[in-house]
Amino acid sequence: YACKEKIIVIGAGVSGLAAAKKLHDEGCDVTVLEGRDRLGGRIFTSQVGDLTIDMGASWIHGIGKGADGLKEWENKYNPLYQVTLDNKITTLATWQDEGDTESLYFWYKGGETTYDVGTVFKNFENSLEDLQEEADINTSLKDLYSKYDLTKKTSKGDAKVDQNIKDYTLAYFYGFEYAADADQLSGKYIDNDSYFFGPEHIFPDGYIQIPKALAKNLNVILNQKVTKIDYSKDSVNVITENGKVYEADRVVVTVPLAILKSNMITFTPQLPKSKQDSIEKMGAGLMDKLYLEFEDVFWDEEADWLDYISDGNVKWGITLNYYKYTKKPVLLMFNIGKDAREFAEMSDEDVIKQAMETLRTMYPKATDYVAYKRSNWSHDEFARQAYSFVKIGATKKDPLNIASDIDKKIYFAGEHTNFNFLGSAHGAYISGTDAASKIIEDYNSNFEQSLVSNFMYLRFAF
Ligand SMILES: Cc1cc2nc3c(=O)[nH]c(=O)nc-3n(C[C@H](O)[C@H](O)[C@H](O)COP(=O)(O)OP(=O)(O)OC[C@H]3O[C@@H](n4cnc5c(N)ncnc54)[C@H](O)[C@@H]3O)c2cc1C
Repeated sequence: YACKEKIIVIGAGVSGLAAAKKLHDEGCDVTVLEGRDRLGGRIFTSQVGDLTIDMGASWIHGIGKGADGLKEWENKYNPLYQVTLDNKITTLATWQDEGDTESLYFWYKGGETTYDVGTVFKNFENSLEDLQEEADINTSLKDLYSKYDLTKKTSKGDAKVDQNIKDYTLAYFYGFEYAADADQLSGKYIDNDSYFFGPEHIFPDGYIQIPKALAKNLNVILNQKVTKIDYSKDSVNVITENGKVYEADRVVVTVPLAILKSNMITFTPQLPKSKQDSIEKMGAGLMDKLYLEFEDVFWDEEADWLDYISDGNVKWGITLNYYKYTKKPVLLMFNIGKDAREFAEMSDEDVIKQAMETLRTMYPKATDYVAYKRSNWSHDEFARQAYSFVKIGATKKDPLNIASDIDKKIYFAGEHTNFNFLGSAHGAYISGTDAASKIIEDYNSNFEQSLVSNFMYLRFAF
């Protein structure tokens, strides 16, 4: 049945826009309320000189068909890739297949290149399932690997070096994927999520093209910071900081997990206790980016990643060679978890000083940078995090529990509600279309019920 309802979607990130587009296509009267003065949320394209850079998401993870272990995606593209095809948006392959064809360049102190850390990581991964069997929900990733004897798996057999490699692997390989430290990540549920097959792509002209394509023909109102959602009556009232009241039949809440954890939005009545518990238990991770532009390239041009393994004191373990894909002399450096939280409180000058020190350890001839751009997601009022993870103590049911609707009036979407693709832009997209499908289903069953009761009424009336 064509949807006749008024729906409000809170948040114009990829999940909110995907939900709104689907509901709009079904005929619903949809309004998107966005707190910022721009679309995209944690997709945020910026400019340094003539260089287009993404401060939030950069990659479509997997542009092939199908997702690991999920039948429903058989022969279907990653939905974000489908959006690029439908809208003729150009993307660019970084490396061909997840994991094995990236060229990783490693340093271990004093510029010395180390042996194959990639293989060490693979060995780690292969033993994960066995280790997980004995883990419970309070076992962290760090606990899980504390029993893993790495020295037998490496060629050097140097215990100190091996310990540093192990720490590095946990901090950067897993840390990068889940935006959290190994002592916070659930050992039980790590790597239980899915991924789309195929190459990884970036957007030479910015990821923002995806939100823009989704927002076409939608009614999106910017600068509407929602502070109250009252669902105590038949319809729902959504109230903004500037005092506007929007009325709707149903509402989709897509604000980030860290916003749900904060008291920015008051729900009347309060959210059910079990939902509050799940919000509390899940982790809102942090990962920040630093783009540095140079006059010329002084690093290995053919590398994808320049990785620095430290004895725990260096905070810039991974750097992407942006030159390889854009031919611009740019490096993209990352920090994660507690390091990112520490940097978030520091000045640009101090942060860049530390980054340059790491670069000069790898490349003593490194020149000074000419321009930079740095993200600070924990200080961003409408994000307060990068992406979400299953924290120690949480289970895979918690994202599901956050996603569940309340009284068929308040629905939830966002990367944090999608266990299979937690933390990703495609996970956010899928959570949005899932919430929209649920609304259409609930609308239709409501509609059928009212047809039946009208029919009964007419029968008895005659
Ligand atoms: C540094 C970084 C790198 C990343 N890299 C990748 C990557 O390479 N590939 C990938 O797939 N994913 C990546 N991600 C994750 C990806 O960006 C997110 O998972 C995805 O964009 C989240 O979409 P969302 O719709 O769930 O949330 P958001 O994009 O955060 O959207 C929520 C919206 O709600 C709005 N909002 C919040 N509070 C209010 C309020 N009170 N009233 C009204 N509006 C409000 C926000 O402004 C925002 O627009 C990265 C994220 C970060 C931060």
